Amino acid sequence: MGSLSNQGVSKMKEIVLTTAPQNGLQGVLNVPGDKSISHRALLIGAISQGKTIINHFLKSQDCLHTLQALRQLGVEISEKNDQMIVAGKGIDHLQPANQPLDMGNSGTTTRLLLGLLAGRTFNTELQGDASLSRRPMKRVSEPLQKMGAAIKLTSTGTLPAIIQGKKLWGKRISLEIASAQVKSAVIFAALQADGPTTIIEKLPTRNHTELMLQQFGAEVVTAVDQRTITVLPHPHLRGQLVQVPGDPSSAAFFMAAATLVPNSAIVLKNISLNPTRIGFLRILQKMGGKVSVLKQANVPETYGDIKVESAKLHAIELTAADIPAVIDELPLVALLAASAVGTSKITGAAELRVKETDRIATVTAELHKLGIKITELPDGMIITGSSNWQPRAYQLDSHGDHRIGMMLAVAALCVHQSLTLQQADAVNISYPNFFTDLQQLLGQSKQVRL
Ligand SMILES: O=C(O)C1=C[C@@H](OP(=O)(O)O)[C@@H](O)[C@H](O)C1
Ligand SMILES: C=C(OP(=O)(O)O)C(=O)O
Repeated sequence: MGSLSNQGVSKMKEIVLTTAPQNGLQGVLNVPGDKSISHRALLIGAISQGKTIINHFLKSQDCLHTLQALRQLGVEISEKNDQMIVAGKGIDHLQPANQPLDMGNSGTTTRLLLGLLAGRTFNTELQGDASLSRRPMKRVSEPLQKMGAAIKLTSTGTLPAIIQGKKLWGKRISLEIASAQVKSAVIFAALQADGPTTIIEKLPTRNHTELMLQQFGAEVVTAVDQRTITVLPHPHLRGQLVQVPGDPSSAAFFMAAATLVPNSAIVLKNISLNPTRIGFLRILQKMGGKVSVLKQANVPETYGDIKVESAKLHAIELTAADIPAVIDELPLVALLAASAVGTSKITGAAELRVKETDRIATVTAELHKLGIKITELPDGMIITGSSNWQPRAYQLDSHGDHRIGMMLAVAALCVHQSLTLQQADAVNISYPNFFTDLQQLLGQSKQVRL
């Protein structure tokens, strides 16, 4: 994708994983920018008037698909001194794309654009890769249709999608699934409606769209129940400076690694501590992890430094209400449970079946290879911990899913046999420098960035 492409693990199909390191993880790391906030900074910048400057933007494949799609819609985006600059002209200046927009592997790009483009005066086609083309999109098209949108999907409710721009109506929309992507799609449509929209979520989910729209000048109000959101249409959005905090879902890999590898002590700098995103931190603490927040700031998203040291863990039970704040870290929770004392149970997490892979199936299959006692449930997993895994296969596979690949690289640190990872390049979706950063903390590189 032109000069903005990032090297990462380019075209690397198989890598040898670091196993049983002699010493623990040590050092200080700046984790890359938050993926959810990076997508939203581009999208909201694009529909605002004036310059939006984005610091610490995540240059991963998913966010670069959002960037490329916006350029195809006529938005000028440039990069200068490590900042992304969006030259916003307002939502009415988006132009029809002259070919289908490529969503790549990114569910967030797809679902947020469905809401944003549903109220335009032109038509747009969205296409995705094989994994994204299996993921459900009716969850977005149905609430949008209640607002007057016209979105055509395949007979199975998947991409490609054709969005016919329509006039939208403000409505009261109750969402069936706890999903920040669906909520955000409805919010983007609501900005273009003929009156106020009220959204009622099943459970509170990440609220970056609401916080960022408020920063840009919109009236988006969340009630005290944290799951009723009112959006007033046609705000005057003005370009802003967006400081993207470190991604807590990326930080979680190192939090897990430092916990599991003896003699570790690390500090992760400027990580998002938004209450809708710290499920993993809280769960790790509940399991007996040594995690503390060193320093905290709050503008407009909360962020801070996190210190993690090695610890012995005990089992945990998670149910539906626990899931949204830890949805992307659940493969790592399964890994923590695999070395904890006792049997852990995760339920209410059927959403894992419709991510980049069926993460209940892929986590179970891959951890099973490492000799871990893990059973699939329709909506979760049961995992019995052990301090002495007996691997039965040595070739692990990300299945093309970034979070599975990175979780397995952390799992390998607890194993004494040599292991390889197939489709390691999947990490480029959300964390192109993952293996370099892991090696830095393992002390096998001199380039620790402070
Ligand atoms: O809104 C977002 O940025 C995201 C929401 C979550 O998806 P769902 O809304 O499907 O739960 C999460 O899994 C995804 O990685 C990013
Ligand atoms: C589910 C994820 O992302 P998306 O839905 O944007 O593809 C993820 O990053 O784990």
